[in-house]
Amino acid sequence: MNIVSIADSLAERGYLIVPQFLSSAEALNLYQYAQTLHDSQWQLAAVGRGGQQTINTNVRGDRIHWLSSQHDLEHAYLSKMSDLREGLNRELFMGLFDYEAHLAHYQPGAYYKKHLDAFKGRSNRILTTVLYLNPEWQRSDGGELVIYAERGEVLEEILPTLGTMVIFLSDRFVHEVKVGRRDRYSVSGWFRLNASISGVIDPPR
Ligand SMILES: O=C(O)CCC(=O)C(=O)O
Ligand SMILES: [Fe+2]
Repeated sequence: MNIVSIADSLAERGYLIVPQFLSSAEALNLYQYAQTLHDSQWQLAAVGRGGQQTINTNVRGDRIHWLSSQHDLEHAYLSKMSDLREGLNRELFMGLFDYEAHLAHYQPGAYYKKHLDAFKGRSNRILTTVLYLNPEWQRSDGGELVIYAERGEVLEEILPTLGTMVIFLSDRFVHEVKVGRRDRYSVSGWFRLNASISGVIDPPR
């Protein structure tokens, strides 16, 4: 999918789903890489902001691994998303300043309850991206991403299938990850504004 149609969908609806954002080969590489990470390279995901960050496995039970440019494969993904950032700035004048992302691993039984990724005017996270890495995911495996509309009605139920990307406005769509029956891998990321310009600061990780 090209940058113009991505930008168009975002401007029109505030979210979109791109089924083959990465080729199967590219997505499989990330999937296999995720499995090579040692326990010590994963951390329990936190909820809340800034000084209020806590671990609450009743809210979310995934483990995460922040991407950095030190590692080639992580760098390749970050760099692809940086191209997307520049494209969105060009098409939509979004003024997106940077991008942060982590791998996430939901073990069977794990979930992430309904939440927003950003609160209006109180966060520099603007756009959420989630890339899925799971070959042959079936509906019976659970683990859907459910996106809700303003009045609480279900807008989308997305299977976390290899290569699929979801992009949405971080402060607009309540969403949740349903309980899954298989190990579920993904890369969550956020395009952000420059905190010193927007006057709001998201948690240092
Ligand atoms: O993995 C997903 O489908 C969504 C994850 C999510 O909501 C998040 O990381 O904030
Ligand atoms: Fe989220």
